[in-house]
Amino acid sequence: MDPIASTLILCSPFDIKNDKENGLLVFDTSLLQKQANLPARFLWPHEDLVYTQDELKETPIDLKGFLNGDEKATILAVSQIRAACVNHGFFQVTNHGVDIHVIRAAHDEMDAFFKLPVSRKVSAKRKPGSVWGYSGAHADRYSSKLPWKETFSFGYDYVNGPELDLVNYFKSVLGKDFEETGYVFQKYCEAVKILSLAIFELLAISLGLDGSYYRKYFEDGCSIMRCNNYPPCNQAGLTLGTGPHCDPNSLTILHQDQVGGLEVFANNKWQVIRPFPEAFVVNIGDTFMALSNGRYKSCLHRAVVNKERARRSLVFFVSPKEDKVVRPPQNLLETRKYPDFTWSELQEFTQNHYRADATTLQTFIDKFLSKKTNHTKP
Ligand SMILES: C=C1C[C@]23C[C@H]1CC[C@H]2[C@]1(C)CCC[C@@](C)(C(=O)O)[C@H]1[C@@H]3C(=O)O
Ligand SMILES: O=C(O)CCC(=O)C(=O)O
Ligand SMILES: [Fe+2]
Repeated sequence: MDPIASTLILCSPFDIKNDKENGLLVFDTSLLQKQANLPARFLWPHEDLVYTQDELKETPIDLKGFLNGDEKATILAVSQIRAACVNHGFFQVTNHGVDIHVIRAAHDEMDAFFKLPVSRKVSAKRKPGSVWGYSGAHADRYSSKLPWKETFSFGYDYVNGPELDLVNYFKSVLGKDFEETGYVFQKYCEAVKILSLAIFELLAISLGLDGSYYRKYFEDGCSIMRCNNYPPCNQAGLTLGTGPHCDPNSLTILHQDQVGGLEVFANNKWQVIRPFPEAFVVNIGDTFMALSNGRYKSCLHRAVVNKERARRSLVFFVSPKEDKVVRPPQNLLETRKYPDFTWSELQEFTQNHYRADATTLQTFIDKFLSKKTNHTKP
C-alpha cells in the first residue's frame, strides 16, 4: 500500500470505507514524519526545488506620508511601486495603518486554530469547488506535488448580507467558543481591506490614472482570507509548502511570522523575503496584471519549509466582485493583451480545472476563453 494512504487511514478519525474524502483530508505531520521516507505524494520535481540563499534587498515602501496626505512622500511611494510592479510585482509596506495589536491578535487566533485536534479542524473542512474552509495538504484535490501545509480560508465582504459575517461563520463551523476568533478576523480583514484600497490608489496614480480608479473598482470586491500553517518537515529539501505560482486574484497582502520561507522570483532568480514584523508583503496577482493590460507583473513566488520550526502566514487575497468585467481602463489599451473575463470565471478555473502555477492566466485565456468563443459561434 502507498505509505501515505496507510498513514492517512491510520490517523483518520473517520471510517475510511464510507468517508474516503474526509480520510484524505487528514494531514497529521507527527504521524507522517514517523515514516522513513517522505510520502511520494509530497515530492516536488527537481526544477521546482532550486535552493537559494539570495535575499531580495529592496527597501520597504513607507506609507506614512501618503496616508497623511503628504504630496512629496506620495510621489516617492508611487515611483517605488511602479518600479517594483514593472520589474517583478512584489513590494513590502511599512507604516501601513494596520494596528500591530490587530495583527498579533490574528496570529494568536491562527495559532490556536492550528493547534486544535485534527478532528476539530476537519469539521470546518473545505467543500469541493469552494475556497472556504480547512484543507490538509490539498490532499482531497490533488494526488501529487502535495503542498506541505494546512490552510484555513474564509471569505470577507461578500456583500451577501449581515448573516454571513465572520463572527457567524466561525460560530457556525467551529462552535460558540470561536465567536471571539470571528471578531478578531473581522477586525483584521476590515483593516487590511482599507490598506488594500490605499494601495490601489497608489497603483492607479502610478499607471497615470485618477487615484480613485481602482479604489472604486475594488470597493465592493470580494476577498479571501487564508491562514497557512507549514509544519516542520524532516525532508524539507524534497517538498514545498506552496509551489511556484502567481496568485490568480488581483492583489495579495500577506503577513508572515518570523520563521521565513517566502521566496519570490525576481531578476531571474529565486530570492528570499526576510520576515519583518512591521511590514506587510504585497504582490500583484493575475487579475491585476490583466487590469493593467500587462504593464504590471503578476509575481511568481513560493514558500519553502524547514526541518525545525513551523511557519505561519496570514494572507488576504483581494479580487473584484465576482461578475465585474476585468478590462483595463481606456488609456492603457493601445494593444489589448487579454480579452474580457470575470473573476468568477478565473476562480472557477483554478478550483475545478487547473492548479495555480506560473502560467495560470495565459492557460486560462488560451483554453477557456477560446472554448467559450467556439461555443458562442453561430
Ligand atoms: C482562487 C484562489 C485559488 C487559491 C486560493 C485563492 C487565491 C490564491 C490561490 C492559491 C493560494 C495559489 C497557490 C496554489 C493554491 C492551490 C494553494 O497552494 O493554496 C491556490 C489556492 C487554492 O486553490 O486553494
Ligand atoms: O505563506 C506564504 O508565504 C506564501 C503563501 C502563498 O503564496 C499563497 O497562499 O498564495
Ligand atoms: Fe501566493
